[in-house]
Amino acid sequence: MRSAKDFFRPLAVGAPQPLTEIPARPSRAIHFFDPSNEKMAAKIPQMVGTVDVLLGNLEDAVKADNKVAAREGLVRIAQETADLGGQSGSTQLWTRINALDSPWVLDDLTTLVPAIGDKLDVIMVPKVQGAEDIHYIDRILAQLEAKAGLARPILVHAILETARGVANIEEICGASPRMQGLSLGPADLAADRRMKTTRVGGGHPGYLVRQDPPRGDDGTAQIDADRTTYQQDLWHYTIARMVDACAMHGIYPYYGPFGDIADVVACEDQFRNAFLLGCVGTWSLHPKQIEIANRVFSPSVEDIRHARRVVAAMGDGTGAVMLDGKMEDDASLKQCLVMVQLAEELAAIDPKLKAQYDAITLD
Ligand SMILES: CC(C)(COP(=O)(O)OP(=O)(O)OC[C@H]1O[C@@H](n2cnc3c(N)ncnc32)[C@H](O)[C@@H]1OP(=O)(O)O)[C@@H](O)C(=O)NCCC(=O)NCCSC(=O)C[C@](C)(O)C(=O)O
Ligand SMILES: [Mg+2]
Repeated sequence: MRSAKDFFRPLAVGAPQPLTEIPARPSRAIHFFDPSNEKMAAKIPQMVGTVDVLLGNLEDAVKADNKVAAREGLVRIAQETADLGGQSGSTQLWTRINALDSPWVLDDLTTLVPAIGDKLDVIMVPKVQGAEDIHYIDRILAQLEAKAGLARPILVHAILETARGVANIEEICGASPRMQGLSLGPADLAADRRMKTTRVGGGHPGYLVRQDPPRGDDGTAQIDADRTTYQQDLWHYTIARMVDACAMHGIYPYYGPFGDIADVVACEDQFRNAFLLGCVGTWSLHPKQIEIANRVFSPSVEDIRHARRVVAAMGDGTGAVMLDGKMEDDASLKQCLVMVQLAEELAAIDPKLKAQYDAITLD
């Protein structure tokens, strides 16, 4: 186990000072693109400013033959695209490096950090199994940052894609002051757990609960009668664990991929479940998922109006009041402040949303 004091000093001589708090930068959609795909790469400059995070993916979904081209493509895009990445970029730049047991990951790190380390905000690490994986990345990033003379530490985001990763979730979140957040990797996780869904995220019609059977006059259960079924969320347990582990460590949970690109309705539902449970954002695999994520992960005007009314009604923040027939008190005020604070963070980067929130009246 590392001493808490280690968190206050860099892991390599000359590396930037670790952060004591992870900035709450809006990241409603983390939009994935393959930098080796010329058609996709060509779209990236015009997407800056329309999405909170652009992520150059180097891992799964990039063909083995294209790994070098993807890495080099990401360097080129980062160097040539204005306003992308770093503290002043209007859109953050993230990458997903190859897995720690792959032949590509070391070259990913040793190429990206010297070339574009000042623009890379977050490195997403796939298939994280335990704190030891984060310690490895932490040390090597410090060495590379020191060599490159970077002023700001690159943050680290872990994808939960194995049963062992889920079992070690708390130690992963607390393994380094660089830890920025967690995402769900439902496809690899399903395979590793030997779950029987072949979908990339989303529900499954077989995972359901059924209404009790009606009773006949003699009290017998009529099991063949029509009964409503309710499809359940396969990912509820894992996402709830992620939310707790992240909140405990002051970092941020994200949903992950929704592979049924055509089913924008179910995608919106899955995103909203994650938003309601405490996630701050999700992945977008296709341009049409960005708008869904931005909408779902921004509190509605109605929610912000209600939250502001509670704040106003609660005065000094203590005691209990009635508002619209409902009790509000110190705790419900805190719930409302979560919404108000999120609205302020989003309004600071999204002028359209700011105009909607500014137009809210309280009576
Ligand atoms: C799904 C695919 C194949 C459909 O690609 P398509 O070309 O068939 O789609 P389209 O609707 O025909 O595309 C329309 C236009 O949009 C472009 N386009 C399309 N997608 C994008 C994009 N993302 N960013 C920017 N542009 C994009 C595309 O190039 C095309 O351009 P055009 O009009 O000039 O012809 C494609 O969207 C894609 O490859 N998306 C990214 C997939 C990806 O990154 N997967 C990995 C993350 S999920 C994962 O790894 C799992 C996990 C966590 O590890 C675990 O659960 O275990
Ligand atoms: Mg995966």
